[in-house]
Amino acid sequence: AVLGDAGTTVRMWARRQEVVDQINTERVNRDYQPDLVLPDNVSATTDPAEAVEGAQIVVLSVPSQKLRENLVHWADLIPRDAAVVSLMKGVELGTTKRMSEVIAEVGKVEPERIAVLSGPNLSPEIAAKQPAASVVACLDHAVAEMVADACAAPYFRPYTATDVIGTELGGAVKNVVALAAGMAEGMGMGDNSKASIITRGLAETTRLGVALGADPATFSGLAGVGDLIATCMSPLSRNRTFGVNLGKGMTVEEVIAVTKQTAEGVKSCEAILDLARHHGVDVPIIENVAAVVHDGRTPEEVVRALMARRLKAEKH
Ligand SMILES: NC(=O)C1=CN([C@@H]2O[C@H](COP(=O)(O)OP(=O)(O)OC[C@H]3O[C@@H](n4cnc5c(N)ncnc54)[C@H](O)[C@@H]3O)[C@@H](O)[C@H]2O)C=CC1
Ligand SMILES: O=C(CO)COP(=O)(O)O
Repeated sequence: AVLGDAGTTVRMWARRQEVVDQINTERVNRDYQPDLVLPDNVSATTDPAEAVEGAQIVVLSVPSQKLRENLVHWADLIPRDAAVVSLMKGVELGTTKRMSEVIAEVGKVEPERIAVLSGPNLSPEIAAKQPAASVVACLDHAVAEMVADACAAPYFRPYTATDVIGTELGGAVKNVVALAAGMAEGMGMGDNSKASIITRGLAETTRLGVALGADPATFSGLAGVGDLIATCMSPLSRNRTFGVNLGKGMTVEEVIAVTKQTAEGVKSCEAILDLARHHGVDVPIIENVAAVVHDGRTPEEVVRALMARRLKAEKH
């Protein structure tokens, strides 16, 4: 819808024929955004070859852990001169690769053609065409500008950048911090607790980003603190909501059973923790979220552990 409203012709790929038919005939996707009427220049197909044929920009957005298995089928179809844009906010389990790295590896796309888009962009608000800003980052700034031009709509303002690592990492780590903020909310804590989590979560994100080669300034921007605030504070966030349910005492299995959409942080927290350990970066909030989600610790136990840490100077 954003691309279409920006005047860009869009051919979407979907797996199910009934979803494609609904989009092409009624211009809606009832399961995901029932109130959003897609613009006329957006169409859909179940055939990936038809979707990408002649495309100048290929936008990839599936759950992060499913990118690799999908990309295997798309790699040879992607036009060799197209920009490939990732909207995904996760890190791959096992490999600890960011989505742009998976795209380069499996899609055989040169890094100069890979762009990532990230920012405070909760989808129900975007669908309601409420004004929002975002960041498109690509090693080749001209490619970032081309993608920004293609998606600049009256309600959607993309800024450009060249820090792919920072932009991508900001989007992935904020989901884990939002799980923690959600747990605090679910346990009945107020704004001091959540602001403390957000701020120290940003410190962890920045530390890890710098170790990976990101520009620390990126984390003060839309893809850093911008998305972190939106996701940690909004009841629309799936990651925060997942955390709220954990904080209220539901088990991980119970929360998964009631979660219909992707909450990337649930799986990515382990991959991000692996990445941090590999680079020798201290990430206590991420570590404790992973302990709740994957090791059976309770939110109460990890709050006690975080508050009992050795006192230290406040620095990133
Ligand atoms: N929803 C949001 O507000 C935002 C989401 N994102 C990111 O976009 C990415 C996608 O998330 P959403 O679209 O929101 O998730 P979603 O859960 O709403 O939708 C996921 C889509 O992927 C499809 N899908 C599920 N499993 C698949 C598979 N194995 N192969 C192919 N397709 C599959 C589903 O049918 C659905 O169309 C995530 O990385 C998320 O972090 C980024 C910004 C905002
Ligand atoms: O990335 C998002 C907002 O920018 C969406 O967050 P959730 O995946 O937690 O809903």
